[in-house]
Amino acid sequence: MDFSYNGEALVLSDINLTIREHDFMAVIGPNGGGKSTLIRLILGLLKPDKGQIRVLGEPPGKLTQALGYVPQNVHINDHFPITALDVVLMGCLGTGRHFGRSGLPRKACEKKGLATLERLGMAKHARKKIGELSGGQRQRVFIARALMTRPRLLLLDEPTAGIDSGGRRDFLNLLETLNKDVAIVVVTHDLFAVSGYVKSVACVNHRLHYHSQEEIQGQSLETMYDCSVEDVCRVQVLAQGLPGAGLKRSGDADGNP
Ligand SMILES: Nc1ncnc2c1ncn2[C@@H]1O[C@H](COP(=O)(O)OP(=O)(O)OP(=O)(O)O)[C@@H](O)[C@H]1O
Repeated sequence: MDFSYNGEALVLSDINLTIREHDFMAVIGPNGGGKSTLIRLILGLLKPDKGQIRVLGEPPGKLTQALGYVPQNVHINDHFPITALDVVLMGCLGTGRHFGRSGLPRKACEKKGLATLERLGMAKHARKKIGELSGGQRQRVFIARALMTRPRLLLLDEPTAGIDSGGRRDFLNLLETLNKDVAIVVVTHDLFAVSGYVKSVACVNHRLHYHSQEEIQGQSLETMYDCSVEDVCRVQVLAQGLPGAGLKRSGDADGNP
């Protein structure tokens, strides 16, 4: 698949990617490399210039309930009078006699919303205003909203960005638990934080290099890449295509991109 905005330079070129059931994939790459664009294409918000995307065999956008999405930087005014449960119930919203796309009456939807918050360890915060919650707690609420349609694939764009390092591990443990029921794709700049959790890695820098579960099994990505993802790794690995191929640690003059 190829993609450009408004027919200008290709943002994504020659992309070939399969996301399998129960996969837990990290999408990494430099700023502007096309990670969020790839997610928007999978969601059907953008259309490829060339090639095609299928979600469970259907064009993206047809099976909206099969995909759960938490975008990057969800900004909410701290004074906005909406509770965590209200946010989760948006996952049911739509039109008609019943409460939204779920086809459930409102009471049943509330029950399901509370059960989903419980699953994410957030039931006790259900009636709290969203502005009262920490970054990690909000992120769990947004994930609960995305899970309301029982998606087969959960797409998370930079979910750990607003979470402190202590909370990050709990959050990733939670994703690991959710991954038993749903495939997860997580866009991240924090490869080493997620490296103990993910089953595959897609490096996106206009092109895509995929590393399968077999390829990353049994050794940490840090050993494979032998560099910091924030500086040398993300540029050089993407350029060279293979982890560990002649890379130097950051600070080494030869290793700089
Ligand atoms: N709506 C848009 N219209 C035109 N160009 C866009 C649009 N959105 C993104 N771009 C461009 O497409 C390229 C890829 O952007 P994208 O946001 O997908 O990258 P990214 O890898 O997610 O970056 P980051 O890590 O900074 O979030 C960038 O050059 C960006 O400027």
